[in-house]
Amino acid sequence: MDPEAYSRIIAGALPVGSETVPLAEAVGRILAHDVVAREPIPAFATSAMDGYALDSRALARARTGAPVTVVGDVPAGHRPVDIAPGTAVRVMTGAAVPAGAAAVVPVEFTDAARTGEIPETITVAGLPETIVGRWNIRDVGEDTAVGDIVVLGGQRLGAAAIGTLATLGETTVEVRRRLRVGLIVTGDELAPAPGAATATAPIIPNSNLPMLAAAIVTAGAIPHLGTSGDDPAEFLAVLDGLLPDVDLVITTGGISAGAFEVVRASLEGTDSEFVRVRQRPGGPQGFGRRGGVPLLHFPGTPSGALLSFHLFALSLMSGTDLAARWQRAVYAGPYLAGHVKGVSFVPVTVSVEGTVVPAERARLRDFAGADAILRVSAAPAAITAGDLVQVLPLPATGLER
Ligand SMILES: Nc1nc2c(c(=O)[nH]1)N[C@H]1C(S)=C(S)[C@@H](COP(=O)(O)OP(=O)(O)OC[C@H]3O[C@@H](n4cnc5c(N)ncnc54)[C@H](O)[C@@H]3O)O[C@H]1N2
Ligand code: MOO
Repeated sequence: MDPEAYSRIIAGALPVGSETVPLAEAVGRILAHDVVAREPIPAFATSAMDGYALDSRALARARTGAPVTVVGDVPAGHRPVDIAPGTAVRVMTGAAVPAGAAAVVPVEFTDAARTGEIPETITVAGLPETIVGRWNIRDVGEDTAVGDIVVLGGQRLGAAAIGTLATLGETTVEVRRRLRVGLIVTGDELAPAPGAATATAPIIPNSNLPMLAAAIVTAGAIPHLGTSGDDPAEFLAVLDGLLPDVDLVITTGGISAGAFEVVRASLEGTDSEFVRVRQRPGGPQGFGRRGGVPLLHFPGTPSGALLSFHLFALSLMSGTDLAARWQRAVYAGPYLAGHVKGVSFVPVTVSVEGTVVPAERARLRDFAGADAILRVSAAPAAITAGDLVQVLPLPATGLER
């Protein structure tokens, strides 16, 4: 079975639920449902220019080159002044324009100084032949009417969405509850703590734990971490300890063909099924459910575990099958032969031309700094420069330096 078929098999709804958070803390969260404008934007007729609001009589007079009397001044944030018929009021960008205004004439079209006290009169020159609508007046609801859907539910909130909600006066927003993801890494060979006996045979640093904890956090979820040796009783105790607090459990290692496959020995036939997906790396996979909580079992090899997270955990967590998550890109790199054992995955970067360029190799460290994962179909398929290919964008972690 190919990875897309496996993604369909493990698909299932994870609990959603929502919570209300302050808008200022909502970045990166998923909007629970559509937000509808309860206020118009702008909420009052607003000047789009620094200049003079004129009623239609004053506008007609200004066209003749005759002086127009200025009767008031409206800085932004101040109450509008009424225009007496045939007169003008000075307005600033963002100020409420007087009710009788027909247009705002930018200061550049007048003989007035840009700053200082209001002049007694202005004369106007160089107006456009025809003035369309209420020139330089942003009318109520011109940007957004009450009832408009302004941000779609299911969208990850970024700066523009938060700005939009703030513009509407919203101070809180209802977002999906963060998923809580249990992570249990297994193996007697894992160092008991970071730095402990690092790389001293037969012990190795535990890389899957910090790596997948980082992937879970990057996905906007909350990791609940566990580690187990190769004893099934220990593993089941760690798993059962996590289950009440999580929406999903991911395990790594202990699922292949060895004599001490702790995950498999603990769960096969009761809670989980183990399969082989035709892909490299990450071929051995497993899935199941215990105490109502979905389980995903990834291979222990760090690159296989990382790929499995991006391919399968993110499909399940986002409720989108893998087949629907691939994006199109144009390949620009050397000839890439498909792997005989199945679909393979290559880290790629997006070039300034917008094409994707492969890393030389596909080790774990080659995925650091990659923009996306390229899907290479099994042999005899191959990829050559100019081909339209499928890539899975890797989530960005930011631009901070
Ligand atoms: N006879 C066979 N042997 C293997 C097969 C097979 O088909 N027949 N498949 C190979 C493939 S492909 C993979 S992938 C692995 C999957 O094995 P497991 O999922 O059971 O993983 P482990 O054996 O526990 O570990 C594999 C590898 O990864 C290292 N590891 C495990 N956990 C961590 C961790 N938290 N941090 C860092 N490194 C970790 C572990 O030491 C092993 O080197 O099976 C092949 N074998
Ligand atoms: O499937 Mo394994 O992760 O290739 O080494």
